[in-house]
Amino acid sequence: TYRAPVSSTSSEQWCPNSYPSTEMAASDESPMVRPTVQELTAAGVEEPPRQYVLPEQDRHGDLLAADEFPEPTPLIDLSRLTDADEAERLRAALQTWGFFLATNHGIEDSLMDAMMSVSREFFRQPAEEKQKCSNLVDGNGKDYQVEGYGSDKVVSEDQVLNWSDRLHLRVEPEGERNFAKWPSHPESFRDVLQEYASRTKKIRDLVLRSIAELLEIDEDYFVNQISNKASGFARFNYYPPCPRPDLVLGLRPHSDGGLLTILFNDDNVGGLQIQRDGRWYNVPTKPHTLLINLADCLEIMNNGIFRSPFHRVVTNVEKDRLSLAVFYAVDAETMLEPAPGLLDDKRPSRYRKMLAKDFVAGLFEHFRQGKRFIDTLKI
Ligand SMILES: O=C(O)CCC(=O)C(=O)O
Ligand SMILES: [Fe+2]
Repeated sequence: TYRAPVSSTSSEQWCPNSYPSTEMAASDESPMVRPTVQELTAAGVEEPPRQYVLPEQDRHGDLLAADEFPEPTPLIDLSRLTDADEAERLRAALQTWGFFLATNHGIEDSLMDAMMSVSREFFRQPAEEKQKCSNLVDGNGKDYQVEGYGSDKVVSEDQVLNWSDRLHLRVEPEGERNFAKWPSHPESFRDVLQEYASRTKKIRDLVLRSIAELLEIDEDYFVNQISNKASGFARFNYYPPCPRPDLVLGLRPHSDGGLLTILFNDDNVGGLQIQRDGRWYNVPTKPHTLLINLADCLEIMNNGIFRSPFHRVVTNVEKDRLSLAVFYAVDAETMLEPAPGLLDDKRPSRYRKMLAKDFVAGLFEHFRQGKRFIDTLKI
């Protein structure tokens, strides 16, 4: 049986790719801070350093290979979910893919444009500016925090790193926002993110209620699983162009750990791929839409009727790419188990139950070994 490692720093890492940066120290006396991917590309590297290169057996010939997304694109009008036909389209999207693209989600184009623009501006700043939000404690490369700017945490020699940097900020519970880690440049960053996050929270609740209705359980069942201690994180992913997209991944394959993820993608640059029946598909983008996907805890709570999609990000030679994922989770003390209303003699529970804090603790370790933790809970 799996025993979750005890680690205070990992207790809030709801996305297995969200481990912040520290280079493995050669010894305790000589910790080393690794350059960000953006710094590597700025220095003009022609070959990705060895730590980023996927082992040959994981490349399956052509890494980028993915199929075009089959019709119809799962596009859902969130303002029409009270109509039976739109709700049925949502059901089909969740059954087939575990995600959908949302239109009429209530965030004005101008707010989305502002969000993307301040995010781009943050990453465009000189390294010293960005380091003011660093996730390293005292900048020493040894201790790190859940929040802040940085790149992958390195925990072992054989770990394959992602071709991306990130800024990771808590947005929920609202009272626990740590503004010391929020960029002060550009100046409007803070207000724009606060406004944006208040909107994504409404979208979260709307979508969770719609899913409960589709499943014919109490409309508030999933929303009620979210206590006032539940966390939400905004994760800004920055993917610099890569000289060898055939050798690396922007984000390694994973499913998100929480309940629901609301993703705002750069619509000019593709890169996100989703797996279905063992094949990878390029996810289409559409200006001012949001991509909303189920995450592992919600898969457990709905007893696997709707699944949390396995996804990854590929890089490209020419363009940098930015995405903003807002991860919504439950609090650490929540028992993860299927909604009782979905279980009966004919429909037994498909997952072992587990406390959320034990689940989140196991996520990264399994991810690192190329496994999905949720698979180990299946009965
Ligand atoms: O950048 C993307 O399109 C996906 C990001 C993602 O999967 C994540 O942050 O967990
Ligand atoms: Fe993800």
